[in-house]
Amino acid sequence: GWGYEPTNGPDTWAADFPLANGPRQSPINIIPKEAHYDPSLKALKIRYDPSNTKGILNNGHSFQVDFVDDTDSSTLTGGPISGVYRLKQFHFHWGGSDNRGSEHTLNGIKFPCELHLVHWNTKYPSFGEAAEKPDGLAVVGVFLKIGAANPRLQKVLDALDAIKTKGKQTTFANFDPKTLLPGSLDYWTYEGSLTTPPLLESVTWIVLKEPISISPAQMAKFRSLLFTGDGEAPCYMVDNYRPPQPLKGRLVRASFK
Ligand SMILES: CC(C)NC[C@H](O)COc1ccc(S(N)(=O)=O)cc1
Ligand SMILES: [Zn+2]
Repeated sequence: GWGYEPTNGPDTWAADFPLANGPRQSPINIIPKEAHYDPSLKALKIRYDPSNTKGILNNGHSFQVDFVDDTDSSTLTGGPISGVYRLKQFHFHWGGSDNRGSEHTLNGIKFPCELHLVHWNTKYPSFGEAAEKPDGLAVVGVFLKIGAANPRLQKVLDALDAIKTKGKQTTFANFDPKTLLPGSLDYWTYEGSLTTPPLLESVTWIVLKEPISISPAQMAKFRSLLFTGDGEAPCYMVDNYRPPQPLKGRLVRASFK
């Protein structure tokens, strides 16, 4: 199946997932000077209930923290979206070294890591249904830059020993993803897609301008995970990012001047 190795990585995905060459693919390179400030963009309203935390899983491509999404208790509203979007999961993408790892880039600059908080539009009955609609999903992206250790990440990092290999999951409770957000909620927004197969063009991307920090030791913890399952030849989970895709005439709007 698809992955991030030379034989199954992003350059091979179009063979099985023709959307790979579609008109609204993600990620993109964000050039702040070419973004259009839109004063009509609302502030993001993010309300998460930590008791919705369901578990943490190594899915063989990244690790994700899943949330109970059968009520409107953890939601994203405002910003560029209309209606109510429910938090489904969050996950990360990172590099094998600090000079790469993020999916979105800023003026061509890669960050070592990028956090994605995945939400689905409650006008549809489920995440799966919403993922097939042009306004079905909203993903908040947060850049991570090397700096001081981030205490907000520690609980997630401490759970990674229990999900080293593909398919492993463990209990994970009472985590508030809001604690992972930076002080400012200024953002760029554009219409895009899932950055992994099936690459569905259903995502309103909301990329925060302010990064959060992660230390080299904390990055090393991410890099200790495995893409591979128990009993397989081990392959470290690193460089699980898709490179920027053609903008194809899309507008990138900024919520700030
Ligand atoms: C189509 C549905 C049912 N299955 C999709 C699968 O769960 C993968 O979901 C996702 C969700 C989010 C992203 S990203 N990196 O763009 O935030 C990628 C794949
Ligand atoms: Zn992602």
